[in-house]
Amino acid sequence: FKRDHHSVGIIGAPFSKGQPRGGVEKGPNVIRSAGLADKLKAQGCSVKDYGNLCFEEVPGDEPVGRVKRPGAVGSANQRLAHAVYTAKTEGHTPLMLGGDHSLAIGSIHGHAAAIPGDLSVVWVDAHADINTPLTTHTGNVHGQSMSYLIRELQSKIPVIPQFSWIKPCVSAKDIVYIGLRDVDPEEHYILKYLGIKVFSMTEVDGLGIARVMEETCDYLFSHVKKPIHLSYDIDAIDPSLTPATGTPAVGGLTYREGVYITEHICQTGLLSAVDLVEVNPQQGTTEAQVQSTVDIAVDVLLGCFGRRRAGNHPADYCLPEP
Ligand SMILES: CC(C)[C@H](N)C(=O)N[C@H]1CN[C@H](C(=O)O)[C@@H]1CCC[B-](O)(O)O
Ligand SMILES: [Mn+2]
Ligand SMILES: [Mn+2]
Ligand SMILES: [Mn+2]
Repeated sequence: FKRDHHSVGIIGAPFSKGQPRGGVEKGPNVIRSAGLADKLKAQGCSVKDYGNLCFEEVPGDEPVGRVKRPGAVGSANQRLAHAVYTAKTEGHTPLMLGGDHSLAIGSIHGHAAAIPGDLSVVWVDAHADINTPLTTHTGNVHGQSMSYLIRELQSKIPVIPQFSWIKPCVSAKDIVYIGLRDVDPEEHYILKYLGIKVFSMTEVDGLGIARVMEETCDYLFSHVKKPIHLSYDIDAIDPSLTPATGTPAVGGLTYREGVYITEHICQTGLLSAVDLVEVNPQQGTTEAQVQSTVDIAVDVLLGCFGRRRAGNHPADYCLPEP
């Protein structure tokens, strides 16, 4: 492909069992209905929409320890992992539309399986989603996703039979968090214990987003340039802009910061897979709130795949001659 050509493989993951609020399973369709595919094509991307995955009902599905819905979460993520693997090996950049953030388990797992070597993870979120099954207060897996994936944390993860297929595939040194502002004490300890790079909202305020992105790239690429897995939780953006989400936290990213992140990651040329999760149309109190949330989610994604606020034009464009 031409250097800046992007072939996007959209995968809908209508899944909500990683958390208790209904409606987040509607995320894929509301994002599609805002014109995602057409807008990607209009900016020069190829798009293959793989449709929505069908997730099986899991009857019974009692908690294992504190961990809720292990059967549903385990099987959904196993299926998603295969879908992401397939899209990647077919030459597309997988774009997973959630659904709740437990889906990052399958998305990152399938991505890692499809590429040689290790990947780096940029996790844009108000939350760290790194509780272990023994530190989680809620039992909701969307607050635990990273704990199952990080190699250095596995001695602290108890056996969950439905998660036995998950092979830890990310190294702590290859992770950067951006946007944190609502981190559980246990999660904060884990981040320090593992020495994981964090740009919380304090750093975003102090450094500015440009410097945050510069330091993120310097940090991730200081040794080997690894493909980037961008896992973007819409609740990273300020809830005044994106209120239709399950766990809003005040003091979030502006629209400009949210889009600057994806513009910057795009220009590295290393973006290898994207998640956009936690859009929940039932959490908006008005239609306008839902629309604002969905429209910003779309703009964030367009930034991943080449959209520039300075403007774009087709590579082969010529001015009309008189
Ligand atoms: C639940 C509310 C009251 C709390 N302030 C809140 O948000 N808490 C976060 C932080 N830890 C919680 C958990 O482990 O369940 C929640 C996970 C959010 C998951 B995410 O995918 O949306 O990032
Ligand atoms: Mn390309
Ligand atoms: Mn999250
Ligand atoms: Mn979050």
